[in-house]
Amino acid sequence: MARVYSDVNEGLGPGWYDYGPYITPPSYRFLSHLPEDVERLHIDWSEPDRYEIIRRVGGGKYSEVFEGIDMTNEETCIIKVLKPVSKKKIKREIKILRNLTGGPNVVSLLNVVHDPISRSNSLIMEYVSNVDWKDLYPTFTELEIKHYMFQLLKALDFVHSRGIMHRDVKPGNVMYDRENRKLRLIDWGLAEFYHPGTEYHIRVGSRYYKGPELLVGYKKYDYSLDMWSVGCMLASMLFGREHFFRGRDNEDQLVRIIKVLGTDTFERYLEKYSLFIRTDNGALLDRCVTPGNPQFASVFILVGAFAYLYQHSYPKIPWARFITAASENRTNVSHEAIDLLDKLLRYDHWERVTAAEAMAHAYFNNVRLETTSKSTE
Ligand SMILES: CN1CCn2c1nc1c(Br)c(Br)c(Br)c(Br)c12
Ligand code: NA
Repeated sequence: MARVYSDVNEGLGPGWYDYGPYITPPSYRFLSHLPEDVERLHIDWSEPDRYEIIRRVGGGKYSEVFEGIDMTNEETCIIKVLKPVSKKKIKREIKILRNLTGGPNVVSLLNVVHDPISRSNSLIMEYVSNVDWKDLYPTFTELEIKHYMFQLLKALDFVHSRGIMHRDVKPGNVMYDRENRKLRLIDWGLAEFYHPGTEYHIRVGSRYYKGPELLVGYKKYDYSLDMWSVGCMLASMLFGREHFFRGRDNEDQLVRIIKVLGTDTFERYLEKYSLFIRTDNGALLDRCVTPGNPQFASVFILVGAFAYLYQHSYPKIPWARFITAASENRTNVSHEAIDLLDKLLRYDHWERVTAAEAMAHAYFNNVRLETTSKSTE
């Protein structure tokens, strides 16, 4: 059960659902826990020729992304042309984006269009003059890291307060306009509503940013999954490493994590969530997995990784060990930065700081006030 916001999608309590300045009528809340309403969700597929494509800016498995112009107001926008995936997937991304649009640091959905000619659906999003993170991170100053992180946490606290887990937090899904210090969290195609006790898919997210819970096959995860990914991003910025945990595959990903966080706390984590028990001869047995159970594969991943590590148990590496000359001459890695990182990168998702707790951390002391005052402009 999540430590926070565990009831936002439950109960039919009347009354407005408020999050500070972002007041939302109860109807949005009903959207969140009546999944069958996705079909009933009415979408006005407004006119497609309103938008001109300027240039392709990217793309992925599910979409091609273009910079475009809204001909009615000459404004630049992003046109995310969705590949013919299940209509259901499109509708749920739209439902989630509608629920979140207007929230702090979440990309705004401006329109949804259906192009009868190409028979494709497109999401029209607000434009961000994004600087590719691979160019951004190596030149980030300590103050810029704080602004970037604070706005990312603001987006996540808002999203989590709305009962939604992003589940694919990574640098490529964070658009950042460096000049205007404007951050927007994007790509809600993998997002999911949190319900206590629900078991979710573990094949989500992007490998380098996957939380331990996904790698050991713990399915009752919650918002704290996103906080692990935030920790991976902070570590890569602080220590000047493109991806802090860079596994070759899911098993190696877990080994990389264990080599840093150590085997002692890993064993305690496994036992706490009764993922595995240690038999008297030291073997690792999964309480609930039998060969017939689909989870069997992930057991092998774990046992494999753990068996490999079992011979040589690893101590926890102190974070200061990763402060290399490279990162030192660029940004001094403060004690507060290390303390916050240590509170994010925990095996046990229950221990990780929430987005709100992270925002209150001393690391943000000199940006919290400034950012708060600015956001009211
Ligand atoms: C891969 N590229 C680069 C820039 N950029 C990309 N995908 C984007 C999406 Br989706 C959105 Br929504 C926004 Br806003 C921007 Br900007 C995007
Ligand atoms: Na998006």
